[in-house]
Amino acid sequence: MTRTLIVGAGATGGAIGARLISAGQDVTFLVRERRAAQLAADRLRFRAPDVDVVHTARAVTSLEGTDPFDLVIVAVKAPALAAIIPTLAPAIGPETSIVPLLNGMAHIDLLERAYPGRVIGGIVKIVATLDEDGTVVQMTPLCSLTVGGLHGKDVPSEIRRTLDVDGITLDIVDDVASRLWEKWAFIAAAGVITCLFRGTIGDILAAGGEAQILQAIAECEQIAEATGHRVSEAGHAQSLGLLTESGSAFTSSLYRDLQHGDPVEAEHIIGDLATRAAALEAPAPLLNAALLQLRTHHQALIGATGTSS
Ligand SMILES: NC(=O)C1=CN([C@@H]2O[C@H](COP(=O)(O)OP(=O)(O)OC[C@H]3O[C@@H](n4cnc5c(N)ncnc54)[C@H](OP(=O)(O)O)[C@@H]3O)[C@@H](O)[C@H]2O)C=CC1
Ligand SMILES: CC(C)(CO)C(=O)C(=O)O
Repeated sequence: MTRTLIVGAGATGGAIGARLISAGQDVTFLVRERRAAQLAADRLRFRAPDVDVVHTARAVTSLEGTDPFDLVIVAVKAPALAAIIPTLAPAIGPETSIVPLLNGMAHIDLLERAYPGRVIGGIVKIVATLDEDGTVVQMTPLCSLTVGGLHGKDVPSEIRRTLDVDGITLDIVDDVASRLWEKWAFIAAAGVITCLFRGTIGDILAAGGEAQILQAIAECEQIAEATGHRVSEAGHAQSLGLLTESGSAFTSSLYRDLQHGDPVEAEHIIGDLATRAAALEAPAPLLNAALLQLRTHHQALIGATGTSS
């Protein structure tokens, strides 16, 4: 059986891990001490529209001395990644597949640099969170994984079989880089709009923000196109549908993190895109305004806590 390591037992890692455990897969979580204690005491609680389960979950806080895993799913937020990458070395062998689930793109380059040839593109579509008591909550029925080899490589059949379980809609694609860009353009536009105007899509529309929403979508999609990854008609229509639905309670995870005063993935999702836009001389006024707002928030956090993450 495939030995799977999931790095992070938060919202996405916990949800995907719970689905794999329900399917009888061999899953280990790499977590930090606090989450390890919580999993030991309360086990892995997972709630979704279709299930409410509690699993005994194997969790480790270090990979020293471990044998390589077959599959390593990376499900931490971007600011945590750089410190984690070198610690994964014992878990990565010549046959290991690494599937990161982060939004954005920069993490792919970071992982590939450390573990060349081992990374497979991964996109998770889910609306999930970790409750106050550590329960992983999948808030809507949507839970899809889109996976594809990079640089023309195939996804190993063992990895396809492992991820093809109840509760996860699995899509294996041969253009994963374009799919990653498409999701990035969407999530960045959603982040720009909700962080800049500080509210739900419904409230921003009610306040008269439709033109700005359309401008943010256009900016982000034009940057993707300038890099050679044109957003498909279907992708564009999906973004328009989600981000211009009147009365919608939709917010981005970037905005939810901002509201909670947590470190956010601002640099990974908005900053990286703004840097690429500048290099390509693509106009990005709303993107840059949102980035400045997020950086200001980050400065205030550093001031309040004395730390940068
Ligand atoms: N949540 C969602 O609905 C979606 C999220 N995404 C993307 O998925 C990625 C992950 O997000 P999400 O799952 O929401 O984030 P969460 O914050 O819910 O989970 C991340 C987990 O990583 C853990 N972690 C941090 N540092 C380490 C470490 N050194 N070792 C082990 N574990 C660590 C944290 O644990 P702790 O801090 O407790 O130790 C936390 O539980 C992001 O890029 C996000 O944008 C994509 C689609 C939807
Ligand atoms: C939009 C959503 C919920 C889709 O998966 C997402 O990726 C996020 O908010 O981070």
